[in-house]
Amino acid sequence: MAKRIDLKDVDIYYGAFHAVQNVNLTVIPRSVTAFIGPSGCGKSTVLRTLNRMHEEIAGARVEGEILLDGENIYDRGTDAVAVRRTIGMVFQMPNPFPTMSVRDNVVAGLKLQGVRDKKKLDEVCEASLRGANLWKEVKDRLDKPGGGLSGGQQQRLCIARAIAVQPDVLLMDEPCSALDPISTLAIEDLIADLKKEYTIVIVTHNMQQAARVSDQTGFFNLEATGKPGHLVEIDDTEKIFSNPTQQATEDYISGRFG
Ligand SMILES: Nc1ncnc2c1ncn2[C@@H]1O[C@H](COP(=O)(O)OP(=O)(O)OP(=O)(O)O)[C@@H](O)[C@H]1O
Repeated sequence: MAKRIDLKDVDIYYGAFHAVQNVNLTVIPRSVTAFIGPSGCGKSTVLRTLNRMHEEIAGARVEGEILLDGENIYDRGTDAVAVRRTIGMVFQMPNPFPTMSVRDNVVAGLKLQGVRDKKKLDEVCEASLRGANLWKEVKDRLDKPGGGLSGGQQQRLCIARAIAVQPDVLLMDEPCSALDPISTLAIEDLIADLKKEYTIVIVTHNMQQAARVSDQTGFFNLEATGKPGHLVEIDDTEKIFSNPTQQATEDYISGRFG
C-alpha cells in the first residue's frame, strides 16, 4: 500500500559535517517525486535517510522527523530492518546477486523472511517480474544467473526484487545512469506503471528525466562546497520546469547555474 512521507525540520550529518540543512517536504502516495540539484547538494543523502540506510555509515545521524503515514521511522521502538522492508531501494549500479539464479534473486527477500513454500515463491517471482516488465524476457531462463542479463534487464531484476517484498515506497538513486537510452526508456515506462501502486522517490541528474517521470520535483542546492545542502523549493514538476518560484531554480533548470 502506497504511503505518504513527511520530512519535518530534517538535518543530516556525517560526523561533524553538516551535509543537509532543514528540509521540510511531503512525498505524496501513488506519485513520483524527483530530487534534482548540483553534485554534492545532498540528494542521495536525503534519499538514504528515508529508509534509514544513512545510519549504516559510521558517525552518520539525522535530526528532525521523518514520518511514514504519520509514524516516525526514527522512533526508538522502530526496527530499521523493518523500515527497509517497507521502503525498498534501487541503486545507481544494478546490483543483482550475480551467481544467483534470476528466480532466487527475485525472491531473496522473501526467503530471508522465512518463506519456504515453493508455490508461493514461484507466484511472487512471476508477479514481480511481470510488475517489473521483465517476465517475457526471462521466463525461459529463470534458473540462469542474474549476472548474465543485460544492464537494463539487471536493473529491472533489481526492481522486481524490491517489489517482491511488497514495499510501500520505492526509492531510486539515479536508477538509469548506468543504462543505455533504450533501457532508460524501459525503466521510465516502468516507473510510470509502478506509481499506480507505490510511492516513488527518484534522484536524477537528468532534468529531462525528472520532467518526464515525476509529478513533483524538489530542487536542492548548496551555497558553497563545505556548506550544507538545502531544499530550495518543491512543487508540481510542470511548475518547477516552467515557472519556478525561486531564481536559483530558474537558473539551474535553464542551465545558467554556476
Ligand atoms: N559517506 C559519507 N561520508 C562523509 N560525507 C559524505 C558521505 N556521503 C556523502 N557525503 C557528503 O555529503 C554531501 C552530500 O552528498 P550526496 O552524495 O548526498 O550529494 P548528491 O547531491 O547526491 O551528489 P551527486 O549528485 O554528486 O550524487 C557531500 O558533501 C558529500 O561529500
